[in-house]
Amino acid sequence: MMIELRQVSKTFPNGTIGLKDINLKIQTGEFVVIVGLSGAGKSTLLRSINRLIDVTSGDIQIHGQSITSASGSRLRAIRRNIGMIFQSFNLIKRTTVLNNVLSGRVGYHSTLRTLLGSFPKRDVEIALTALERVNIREKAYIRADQLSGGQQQRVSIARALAQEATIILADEPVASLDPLTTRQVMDDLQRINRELNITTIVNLHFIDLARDYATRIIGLRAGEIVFDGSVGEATDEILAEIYGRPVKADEFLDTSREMQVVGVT
Ligand SMILES: Nc1ncnc2c1ncn2[C@@H]1O[C@H](COP(=O)(O)OP(=O)(O)OP(=O)(O)O)[C@@H](O)[C@H]1O
Repeated sequence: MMIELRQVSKTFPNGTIGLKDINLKIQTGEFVVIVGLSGAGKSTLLRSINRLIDVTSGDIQIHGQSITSASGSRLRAIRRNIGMIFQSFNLIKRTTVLNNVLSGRVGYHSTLRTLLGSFPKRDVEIALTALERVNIREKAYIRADQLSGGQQQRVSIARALAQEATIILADEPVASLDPLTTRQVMDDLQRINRELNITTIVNLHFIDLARDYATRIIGLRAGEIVFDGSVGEATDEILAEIYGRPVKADEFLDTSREMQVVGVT
C-alpha cells in the first residue's frame, strides 16, 4: 500500500475539527482528486499525509512506514518520497528556475552542502531532465519570478520530480491560474502520473476538472469522507450530497459544460 490512513482525526488547538476518523488506502499510481466545500478539510488531509500538520490521533503510513511516529532522519527519508505542490507555487523568486528545481535534491545531501549551493553534476542532470518533462528546459537559467504562473507551477512540479518523489500532493495547484493554463498544468500532472506511475492526490475546487482527471474522487464534508468512488459514480446527486447543496456554476471551470450537466438552458 502506498498510503494508508487509519482512524485519523485532527482537532486544532482552538477546538475546530479538521478531520474525523479518516480511513483511507491509496494504491500506487492512483490519481485521486479530493473535493468538498471550503473548510471541509481538504488541505488538512493533504498536509497531514506529509506531516506538515501533526494529527491528533490515528496513524498514517507511507510505503508501510508510519510517518506519524517517525522523527529525525527516518522522517526525512519518508518525506523524501513526497513532493508537495502549492497554489502559490512556493518558489524562491529571486533565483533561477534551475536552482529552484535543484532544491528538490536537498533531502539527499548534507545541510552544509546545500547551504553552499554545491550540487553534484548528476543532480544538475536530474534537474534538467525534470524541466524537460514539463517542457520548460529552455527556462532553466531564467529567474523564477520572470515566468508566468503556469510556468512557475511547472517549475514546482519539476522540483517534485527532481526530488524523485513517488507521491505528489497538490493543494489547489491551479487555483491562481487562468483556464487554459489550468488545463496545461493538470495535463502535466496527469502525464507524470501515467509515465512515472507517481501516486497523485490533488485538492480541486472545480468539479469538471475532478471528473476529467481523477481515477478516483474522494468527497469530504466537515472533516469526514462522505464519498469515495470512481468518476462515473460521482453523479450530480452525489456531488450535491458532498456539497450539502446543488452544485453551483462557479464550481465549474468551463461554465458552458455546467449548463449541459445541470440542464440549464
Ligand atoms: N491552524 C488552524 N487552526 C484552527 N482551525 C483550522 C486551522 N487550519 C484549518 N482550520 C479549520 O479546519 C477546517 C478544515 O480546513 P481546511 O483548510 O482543511 O479546509 P479545505 O477543505 O482545504 O478548505 P479550503 O478550500 O478553503 O482551503 C476549517 O474549519 C478550518 O477553518
